[in-house]
Amino acid sequence: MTNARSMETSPLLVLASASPRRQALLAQIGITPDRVDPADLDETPHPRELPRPYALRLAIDKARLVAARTPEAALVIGADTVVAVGRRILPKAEDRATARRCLNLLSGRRHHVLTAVAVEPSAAWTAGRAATRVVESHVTFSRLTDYQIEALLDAGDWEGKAGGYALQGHAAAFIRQIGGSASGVIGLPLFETAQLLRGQKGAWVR
Ligand SMILES: Cc1cn([C@H]2C[C@H](O)[C@@H](COP(=O)(O)OP(=O)(O)OP(=O)(O)O)O2)c(=O)[nH]c1=O
Repeated sequence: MTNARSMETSPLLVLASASPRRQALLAQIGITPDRVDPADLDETPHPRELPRPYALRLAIDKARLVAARTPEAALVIGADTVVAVGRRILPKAEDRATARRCLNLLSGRRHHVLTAVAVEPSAAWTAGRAATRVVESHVTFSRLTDYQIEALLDAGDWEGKAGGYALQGHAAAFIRQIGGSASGVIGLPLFETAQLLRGQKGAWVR
């Protein structure tokens, strides 16, 4: 599918993300960003910060940081995905022990996944409007045995994932139910992202 962007009326589209999943999800709806420029922020939650405001804060900060260093007319997309059990924010698993702790916590219960998306125009794109959405989904894991948890860890697709699993990976064999937005759980809610882009001057998506 080709990018429907019209050069005359659209600013550069910049994806402020290091996540290959977010690029692949945009590609799924026919959108190829002109540039990918990860924001690389400190993602430590503030003390007692709740999952929804945390996800929104990070998505906005990622988009703003990149918009501020982009002198061209540009519209920047930032996103953040947070896995939460109640008010508790689970970490992004960077090592096997963290992923194991997350999977033990998620086993046999329902949790929430919040993905925030922010679009932010650069100063040179005066026709742009900053806008945000937060999409909440819920995911229920079946009860996992220690053996199954180790098999999931061996598969390795927990790495860099919020909550230590990937819906698009081996964990799908244990996900009993999902409600909300599957693309949101994977990192970018496509319906809402398309809506945000349709609300801008530009022709990326019909
Ligand atoms: C729950 C879940 C998360 N994830 C991913 C989406 C995100 O990439 C990641 C959460 O971390 P994020 O901080 O949202 O994103 P990131 O660090 O990968 O990239 P950047 O901040 O540069 O945009 O977890 C999945 O791929 N599948 C899943 O099922």
